[in-house]
Amino acid sequence: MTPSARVQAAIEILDLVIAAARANGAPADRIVSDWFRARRFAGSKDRRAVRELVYRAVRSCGEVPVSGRAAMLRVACDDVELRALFDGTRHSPAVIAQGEPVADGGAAPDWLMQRLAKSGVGADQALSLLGRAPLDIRLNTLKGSEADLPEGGEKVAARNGWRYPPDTRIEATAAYESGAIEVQDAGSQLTCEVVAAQPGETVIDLCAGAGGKTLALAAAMDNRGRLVACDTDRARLSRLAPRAERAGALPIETVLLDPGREIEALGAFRAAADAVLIDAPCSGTGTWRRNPEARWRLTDKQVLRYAATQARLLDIAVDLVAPGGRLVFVTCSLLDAEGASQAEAFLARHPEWRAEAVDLPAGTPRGLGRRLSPFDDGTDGFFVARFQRL
Ligand SMILES: C[S@@+](CC[C@H](N)C(=O)[O-])C[C@H]1O[C@@H](n2cnc3c(N)ncnc32)[C@H](O)[C@@H]1O
Repeated sequence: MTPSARVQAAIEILDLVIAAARANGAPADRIVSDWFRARRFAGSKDRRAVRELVYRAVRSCGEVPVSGRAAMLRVACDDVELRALFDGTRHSPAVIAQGEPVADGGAAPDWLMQRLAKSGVGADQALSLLGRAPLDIRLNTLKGSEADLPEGGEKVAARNGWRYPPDTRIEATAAYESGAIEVQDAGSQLTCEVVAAQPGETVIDLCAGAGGKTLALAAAMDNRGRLVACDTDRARLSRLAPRAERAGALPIETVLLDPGREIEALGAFRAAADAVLIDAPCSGTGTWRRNPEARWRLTDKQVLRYAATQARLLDIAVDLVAPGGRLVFVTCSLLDAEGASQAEAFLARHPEWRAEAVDLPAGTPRGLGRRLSPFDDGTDGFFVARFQRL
């Protein structure tokens, strides 16, 4: 493909991404892969270049743009070479006309920028939520030691965390194949450390998904104790068992929950857990580096709905923790509605609990908990709070 044809391809893909964002359709990643699956003539360099252009455009438009072309023109505003590729030749984008619509820039829609500002995230910090995510791995101490790590890694704040250049083909390394390392953002690793899971304990991961954090808990427990992974999403939860096997993690019990009736499936665990981790569903504002189009899809109503679910999950966990046990609340969000305010409201509802200090080698205090962020810590954005049942 010529450089101009790549730009035209990116514009066509962006049109699909925009339509999907409006209709809550497929994620951008899948749209890009499907587009290339139907166009086998494109080589790997073309794919990489087009994908890069698509994501540059998605990152540079705060709101859903009117069209793929308007989004690409936003990028071209600051890139003379890109502008020159709008040359109207075969397979290329048409020459830029005077007064053509150009999408607005910015980090996020206005309503969301206001919510971020009220949560202590300024405009510059919001822009940094859209940078390129690094490649972090966790050394899986159940399967390997530092001697097994691929070369070129740099130690990060998480106890077993290492950072590699983003283009590293980590999945092709022997360490990855053997299960000695897991790809996991350093911030995510740090939130698991707050659980302080110990060998021999009973630990419940209430929103385990496919087990990203569950596997870190299993390693911290050194495969001794009882680890229970729950989720309402059958497909996600079913991906945990093969991952656990590869990681050499202890048999992990899985419990599929019925949304709204979670406690019915958890009766056997009443007051039984030394620790419960709630890695709650949330707006994901802390993960825009990986998923920048998420900000085009989010609505204020959804934020409120997530906050309501988080409060409900916190109240469910109250019944599961043994006296003296701990409850760790995590969201990958920088909005106080899903963080500091949520933690405060929890304590107001449950005076028989107390907030504990979140002791981490990274992050900054936020209300009763701690915030990790791309701008201060180079991690994905998280809020984490820890409570103890008195
Ligand atoms: C942030 S994700 C969890 C990610 C996972 N812990 C990890 O580290 O990979 C939130 C999870 O909560 C699950 N979820 C949503 N509603 C739930 C509910 N009512 N009870 C339990 N899990 C729920 C979602 O299916 C999703 O997998």
